[in-house]
Amino acid sequence: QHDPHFVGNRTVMVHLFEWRWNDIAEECERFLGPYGYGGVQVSPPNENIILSGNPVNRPWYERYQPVSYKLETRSGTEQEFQSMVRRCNSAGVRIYVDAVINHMTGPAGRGVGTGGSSYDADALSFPGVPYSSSDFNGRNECPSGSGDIESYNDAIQVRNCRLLGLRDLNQGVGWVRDKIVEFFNKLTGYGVAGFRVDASKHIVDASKHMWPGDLKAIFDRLNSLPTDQGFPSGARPFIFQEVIDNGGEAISSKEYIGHGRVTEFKASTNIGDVIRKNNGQQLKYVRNWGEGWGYIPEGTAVVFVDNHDNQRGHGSGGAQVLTFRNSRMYKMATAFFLAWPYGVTRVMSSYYWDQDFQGGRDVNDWIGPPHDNNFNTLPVTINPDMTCGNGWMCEHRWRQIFNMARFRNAVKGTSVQGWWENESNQIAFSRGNRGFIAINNDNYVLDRTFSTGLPGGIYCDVISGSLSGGTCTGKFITVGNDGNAQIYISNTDEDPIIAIHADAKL
Ligand SMILES: O=C(/C=C/c1ccc(O)c(O)c1)N[C@@H](Cc1ccc(O)cc1)C(=O)NCCCOc1c(-c2ccc(O)c(O)c2)oc2cc(O)cc(O)c2c1=O
Ligand SMILES: [Ca+2]
Repeated sequence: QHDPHFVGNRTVMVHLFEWRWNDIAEECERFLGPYGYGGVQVSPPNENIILSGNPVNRPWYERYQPVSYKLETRSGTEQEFQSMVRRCNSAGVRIYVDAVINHMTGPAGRGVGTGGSSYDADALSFPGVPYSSSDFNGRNECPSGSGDIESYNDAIQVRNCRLLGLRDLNQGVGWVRDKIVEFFNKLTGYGVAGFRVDASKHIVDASKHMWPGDLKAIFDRLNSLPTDQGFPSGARPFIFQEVIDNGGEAISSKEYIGHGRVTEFKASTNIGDVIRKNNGQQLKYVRNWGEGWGYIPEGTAVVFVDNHDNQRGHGSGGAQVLTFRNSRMYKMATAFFLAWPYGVTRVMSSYYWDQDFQGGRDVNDWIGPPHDNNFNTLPVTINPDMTCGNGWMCEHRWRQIFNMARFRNAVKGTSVQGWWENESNQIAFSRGNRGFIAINNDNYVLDRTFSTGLPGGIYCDVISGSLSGGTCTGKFITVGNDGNAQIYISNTDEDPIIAIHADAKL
């Protein structure tokens, strides 16, 4: 279902991509809880292949090639996973598991997974689950010649054929459903609040059939969440489904919004074009952001500026996607996403890798998480200035971003009011009487008196600083008793944004 079960007025989840369980538990207690984040999407916790090759060695996508549902990966052991969930729930931060249930591995052939289980993809043998040949789609289900997906215009192929050779589970088989339900119920039993269902486009859900789709059949069998970790009685697991739909394919994300939220990838590619001013895009056009742009209904979406895949510029997104590497534009896009009332918002938290563009493509896009000589994932270190070390980017710790997450919490439940635009790339709007934001993406100054909708008083601009120790560490914004404020944003500001809200008022 569509409710993330955030605690209190929290509204934002963070994707701690490839983080270790022990580091996530620490981060929940020392940062995410205290700073008001609502939840964490973790990397797939189930056993995956070990891809040691040359030059592709231990790529990040090995975690999207399951070997079994044992909770043993480079992020840690089952015990560490269990402890992380409990500690994060205690800190008011929910955990969402990245569930890879469309397929197992394929091109990897045979070997041993991160939990010690053997497998032989050619023989369709995964004794760690166990799965065997009757659990996979074959010639009877997949109409393509090769057995792989050959056309994205054929819905049957997209669901019943192998994605790039990855052995395709048949979720219509009772045993497969049983094992997936068992896997999900074990995780919610530990306190996991919900699931990101990977590659949902490739899993039958077309409720067009007489019977409910395979996904719905699986979700309906899941246990309710346990009441001993702060969930209300009868709470259903939160579901959000990855459906990469940029339009033009046989399958659309609308097919999946009935029983869970869906990732709206168009928002990620579009905001990149708007902030970069590609193809005549201008910031003023976001005035009807959301269904006005052809996106799925507001209450069914999960939105993000970038994700683990499209920040690498391939697969689900192109060169227009903004990432930590374009930090000034990235903060503008994130500030808008967190201020605008569309969807559940997810902040990406990445690790650094050296890009190497050859022939228009980054040949290093496979590089896995920061590691030691044995390819063990490095711990996350925290510097005195709150940034992260060891190659972790920690976008969620950037002041402009965590302060906008708190802005979103403060304005929860209010609507957009007082919209203003100039004729190109300057906009401003209120969120009820709880928040106000102005963004200047033009090449000249914004200097104007706005009716902010806020009660009179002195507010801290949460982009240039924070409310800390009873004062503003950045700009002070005075709102008169008439609700008016003089807003000045130079186009050369480090961050050409002013944002104020009720929880950052002196
Ligand atoms: O780049 C990748 C991995 C990308 C990837 C992984 C997880 C995701 O959730 C995701 O969205 C993308 N994988 C590399 C290398 C690779 C891996 C496995 C394989 O059998 C072949 C190659 C790659 O070049 N992949 C081709 C382009 C990305 O094609 C993939 C997609 C994908 C991309 C765009 C779409 O519109 C779409 O419907 C599916 O989803 C995956 C999901 C998986 O669970 C595992 C995968 O291997 C993939 C996956 O290869
Ligand atoms: Ca499939």
